[in-house]
Amino acid sequence: MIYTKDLAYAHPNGRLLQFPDLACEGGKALLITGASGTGKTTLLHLLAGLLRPASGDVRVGGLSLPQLKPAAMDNFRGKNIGLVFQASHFIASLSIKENLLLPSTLVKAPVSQERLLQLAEKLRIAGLLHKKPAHLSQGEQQRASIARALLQNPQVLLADEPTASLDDHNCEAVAQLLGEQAQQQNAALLVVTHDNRLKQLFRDHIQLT
Ligand SMILES: Nc1ncnc2c1ncn2[C@@H]1O[C@H](COP(=O)(O)OP(=O)(O)OP(=O)(O)O)[C@@H](O)[C@H]1O
Repeated sequence: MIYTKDLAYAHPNGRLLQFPDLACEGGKALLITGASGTGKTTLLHLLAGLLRPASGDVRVGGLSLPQLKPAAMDNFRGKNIGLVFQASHFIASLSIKENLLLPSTLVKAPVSQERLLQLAEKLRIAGLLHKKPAHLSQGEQQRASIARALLQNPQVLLADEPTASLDDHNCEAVAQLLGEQAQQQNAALLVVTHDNRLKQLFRDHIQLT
């Protein structure tokens, strides 16, 4: 479960952004849309504890993220929050498997080979694990980045424009996969986007203005 209360953020030299309260339970999905500049990315970074709010609260599983010290926040994020972006940000010289395992190594929470293979099978990337990221299509890279985000079995899955660079077929497939996987793992899924195609695919929706 993730929820926010009276959340506001002041960009350095920028205006104060105030956000509507939101809540999403494990296994459920929430779509967050809004025109360019309304603060979608800022909100997602606040939800991930990558930015600290000027005021208000973000709670994940009852824990208040703004109260955590930076190192504790990094550790909590690594174990409890999965992130998916428009670009997959893989390290080019590492294989997909090595890229997937890297975050787990960093937070010293190793995952089993079995878990990795199981997830890779589900996301149809099992045959691609030994390849370098550049040898994967965009849709395959996006499925691999979803696998990376889910590997730690996070409480919350946050996706920032996960479908913006995908064609209609891959857009629907990726949205469906995100929803299915979050539901199966009982993670709260929050998707931030200006991709109107997603409005038809997610029932719960809030719009930033
Ligand atoms: N580093 C920064 N310093 C100052 N202002 C910023 C900074 N980053 C973003 N902003 C401002 O904060 C507001 C929200 O930006 P944000 O990137 O969160 O919007 P967005 O809805 O994700 O936009 P887009 O859809 O174009 O990516 C904008 O008005 C932007 O100009």
